[in-house]
Amino acid sequence: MSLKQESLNKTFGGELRKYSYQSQALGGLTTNLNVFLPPTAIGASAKAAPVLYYLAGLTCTEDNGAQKGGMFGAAASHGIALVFPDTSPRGAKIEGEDESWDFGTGAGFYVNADKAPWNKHYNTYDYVVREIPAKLSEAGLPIAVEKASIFGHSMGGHGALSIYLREAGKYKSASAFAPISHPTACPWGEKAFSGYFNDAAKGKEHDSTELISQAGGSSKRQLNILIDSGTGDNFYKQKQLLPEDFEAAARKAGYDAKDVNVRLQEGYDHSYFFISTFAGEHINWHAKFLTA
Ligand SMILES: N[C@@H](CCC(=O)N[C@@H](CSC=O)C(=O)NCC(=O)O)C(=O)O
Repeated sequence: MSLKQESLNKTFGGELRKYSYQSQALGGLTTNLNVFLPPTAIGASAKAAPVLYYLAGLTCTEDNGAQKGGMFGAAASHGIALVFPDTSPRGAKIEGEDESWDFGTGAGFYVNADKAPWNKHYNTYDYVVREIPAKLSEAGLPIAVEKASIFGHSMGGHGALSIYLREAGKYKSASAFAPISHPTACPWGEKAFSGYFNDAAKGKEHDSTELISQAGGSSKRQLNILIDSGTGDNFYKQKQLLPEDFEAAARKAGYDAKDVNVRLQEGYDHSYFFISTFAGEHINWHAKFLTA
């Protein structure tokens, strides 16, 4: 099924378009995504734009980042397209799907579930990594899908980092706001991985702290990672995020702050007030890799 345009808003000289389509990865359910096209990708002399994917957190849809992230000015100025996927399938009608806000609807965790009944619809890894880029290309949008980077918030920060570390060569850079950095060692990740996987140990394959440990050594690859987390974030205080674990693993694997920059921002919380404060800086940083 091809993309169907649902709405269009002009913003920062570019266009924010909402699309829907029937997703194979999500078991045939209809999904929505937002796409921001910068001014350079619009009109008669349109040029294909590099793309930055934004993965949102628990309880979010494709709209949270688009409406509250404060991202369009920086993206427009660099000629970068932004893509905002949803965070889970909608309406899979699985028992228990809507019982809690940190599992099921709005909480796909950017993995492919292998445990029934979740495995039919909860394949948000394939949805983000393979299906959406293919749909953008098929639809002929002015987006250079081969020039891609990825960022995200909280659960979406986990998604951005783990996808970047797993998919060598597919993304030029990854950044995150308050990411769940060590999911196999925090309650959110433990719940998600034991719910979506037959063997919760499979969660290690999607755990950024585990993945970066393996990225070093003789097969060490160049990494471009930027992380911001707020010290006033209650989820940070509750040890759901654990950015220090990720930083320690990165240093042990031989990556310094030039390759993997983990910053604590004094007093900031988990909200979009925090994200929108640093979003411009993150997009400027991604632009170095996307427009080189
Ligand atoms: N409902 C929850 C709070 C949920 C929450 O804070 N979600 C965050 C992401 S948390 C990690 O992935 C979020 O982005 N919310 C949407 C927003 O627009 O702020 C509770 O009651 O505590």
